[in-house]
Amino acid sequence: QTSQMVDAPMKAMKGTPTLYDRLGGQPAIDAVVDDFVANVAADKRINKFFANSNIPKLKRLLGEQICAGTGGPCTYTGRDMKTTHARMGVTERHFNALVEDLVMSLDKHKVPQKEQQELLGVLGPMKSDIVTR
Ligand code: HEM
Repeated sequence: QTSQMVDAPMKAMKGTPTLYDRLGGQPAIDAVVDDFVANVAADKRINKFFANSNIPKLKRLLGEQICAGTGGPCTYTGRDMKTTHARMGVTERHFNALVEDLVMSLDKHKVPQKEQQELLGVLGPMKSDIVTR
């Protein structure tokens, strides 16, 4: 009785596409990340932060992080968000600028509103570890 009540929702979940799937898997995520990082590089509000960054490495880690955070088959191998962004002095304005750059690339790649909101729901909670002033 109880096990059936617990099993039924589990069965319903089986085959339900993850956010990772609905975003289009790794190729689609990598395309968004590519475009997103290009937007950031062109964004005078925040591009100075990335002047000395290894951009291919950053793209790889963002792709991993999004994959892992959306139910994809990846392990994030980068540093934690607090350590990574410590002493950068990122403000809420900087953070919002970066989110704007991400949304531009999600729109460009025709990611539906529902999936955009879900992705922002995954990344948004990282704000408190990234914004330090
Ligand atoms: C939700 C928002 C953000 C996410 C998910 C995010 C994620 C990441 C990740 C995964 C890395 C690579 C970590 C590593 O090197 O091990 C990284 C690096 C970096 N992030 Fe963010 N970040 C966010 C917001 C920001 C903002 C707002 C800024 C500044 C405006 C920023 C500036 C940087 C810089 C400069 C690096 C490169 C550090 C380096 O070259 O070593 N990030 N971020």
